[in-house]
Amino acid sequence: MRQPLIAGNWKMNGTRSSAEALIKGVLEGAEKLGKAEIAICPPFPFLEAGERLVANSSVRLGGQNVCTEASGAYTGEVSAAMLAEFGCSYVICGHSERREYYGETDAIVAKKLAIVVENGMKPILCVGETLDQREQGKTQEVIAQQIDAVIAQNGIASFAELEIAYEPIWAIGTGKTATPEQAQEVHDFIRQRIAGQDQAIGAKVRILYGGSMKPGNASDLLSQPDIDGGLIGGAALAAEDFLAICRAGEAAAG
Ligand SMILES: O=C(CO)COP(=O)(O)O
Repeated sequence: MRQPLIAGNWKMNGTRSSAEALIKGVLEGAEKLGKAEIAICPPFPFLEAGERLVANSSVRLGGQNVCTEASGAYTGEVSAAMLAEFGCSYVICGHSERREYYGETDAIVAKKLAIVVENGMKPILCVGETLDQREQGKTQEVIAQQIDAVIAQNGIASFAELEIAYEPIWAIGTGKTATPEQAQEVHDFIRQRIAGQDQAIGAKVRILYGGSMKPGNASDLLSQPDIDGGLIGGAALAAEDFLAICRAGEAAAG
């Protein structure tokens, strides 16, 4: 049985005070939950407040990105060691926005996954296809390439130490959600791809869904057999919405 993970990706939103209020709101509601794991990934400047506020709670903290290198002359970058020092348990790697706007290739993403694990945290590897690719029937081909690149560079064993998020690009921030059946089909494909190399790792790896997940559709998505949680964007910016999704995760955990 895979414990559901509901993670909020705040992206580049909020102010110091709104971030603190949001964290406090999540913490209040999270106290009543126990079966699902809950994580929040605020922008880097708010991690310090995050670490202070979530201390002694079950809510985990995550970074949205990380540098491929350990330290040195990399202006503007943030290292995995820094994220670990500020209490991060998770780091989102290879989000489609990073792949698209900042040129992150599969090779760069694989390096990020490795350095996150070296620093004692868990990466959340994001994969997903564009609308064009889906309409051309290339969804599985694209996902396979993104997964296989990590297997080739970091080995199949690396999948024992990470989480995956399937985020169809056409569903991110668009209000269009993959149907539970569409998402389940891709989640199953990802799991089979990994299980084909290592049965036990395939059975264990958590695969989250991301892309316009909201209180109104979370239950249907999270009750699919291979959907093990959510990576939530917009709906993670309102504590009540995020907590409603967390409760759906709890219910799916049985
Ligand atoms: O990109 C996402 C999470 O990483 C999903 O964003 P939305 O929930 O806003 O569609």
